[in-house]
Amino acid sequence: MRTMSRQHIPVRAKNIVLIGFMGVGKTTIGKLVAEKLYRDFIDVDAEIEQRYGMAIPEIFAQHGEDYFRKIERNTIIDICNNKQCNIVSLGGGAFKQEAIREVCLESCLVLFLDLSWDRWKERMDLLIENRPVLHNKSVDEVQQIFDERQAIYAEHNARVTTDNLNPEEVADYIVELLKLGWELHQPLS
Ligand SMILES: Nc1ncnc2c1ncn2[C@@H]1O[C@H](COP(=O)(O)OP(=O)(O)O)[C@@H](O)[C@H]1O
Ligand SMILES: O=C(O)C1=C[C@@H](OP(=O)(O)O)[C@@H](O)[C@H](O)C1
Ligand SMILES: [Mg+2]
Repeated sequence: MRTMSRQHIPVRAKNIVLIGFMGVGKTTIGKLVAEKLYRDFIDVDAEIEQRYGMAIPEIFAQHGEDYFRKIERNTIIDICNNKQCNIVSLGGGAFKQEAIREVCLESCLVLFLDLSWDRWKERMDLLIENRPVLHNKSVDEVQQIFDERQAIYAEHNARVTTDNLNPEEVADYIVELLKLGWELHQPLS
C-alpha cells in the first residue's frame, strides 16, 4: 500500500488517537466516539490480536514484552501512515516508545484521557486479568508505574479529565471538543 504523506493532512481528516493509562477507558470511549462521528474505530490491541492471531496476554507469555512492543510499534506506524479519519485507541504503554509518540503527534490529533489515581484504584480489580503489566504487582508498585507513565502522556494535543464521568459523557465531551477544533480548522491544545 502506498504510504500517505504525513504532512498537510487537513485537521478534519486526521486520525484521532486516544492515549492514557490502562483501564482509563480508551477502548470503551474510542468506540463510542467513532459511533457518534460515523467514523471507523481501531483498537490497536484488537488489531494486533487479529493480525497475529493471539490474545495480548498470550503474546506477553509466549514471546515477552519486548516482542509485544515491537509489533505494537509496527502496527501503530502502519495505521498512522495508511489511515485517515479513524478513531484509534492505543494501548497504555504505547507512548513509552519515542517512535510512536513522534508518528502520532506528527500525523494525528492526540487526546490524553486522564483519570486520578484514586478513581483508577477503584477499577483495578476489573483490569488485572487481561493486563499482563499488572500481574504480580503490589498496589504500591502499580502506583509507581501509574506515576512514571504520566510523563509520557504529557505529550498530547488535548487532555480530557474523566473522573466522575461515565463513558457516554466522556465521548460526548470529546465529540464537542473535536467539532470546535474542526470549526477553527486547527487541533485544540
Ligand atoms: N468513564 C468510565 N467510568 C467507569 N468505568 C469505565 C469508564 N471508562 C471505562 N470504564 C471501564 O473500565 C474498564 C476498562 O476500560 P477500557 O475501555 O478497556 O480501558 P483501556 O482501553 O483504557 O484499557 C472497562 O470495564 C470499562 O467498562
Ligand atoms: O499499559 C500497558 O503497558 C498495556 C496496556 C494494554 O492496553 P490498555 O491500555 O488498553 O489496557 C495493552 O496494550 C497491554 O496489556 C500493555
Ligand atoms: Mg484498551
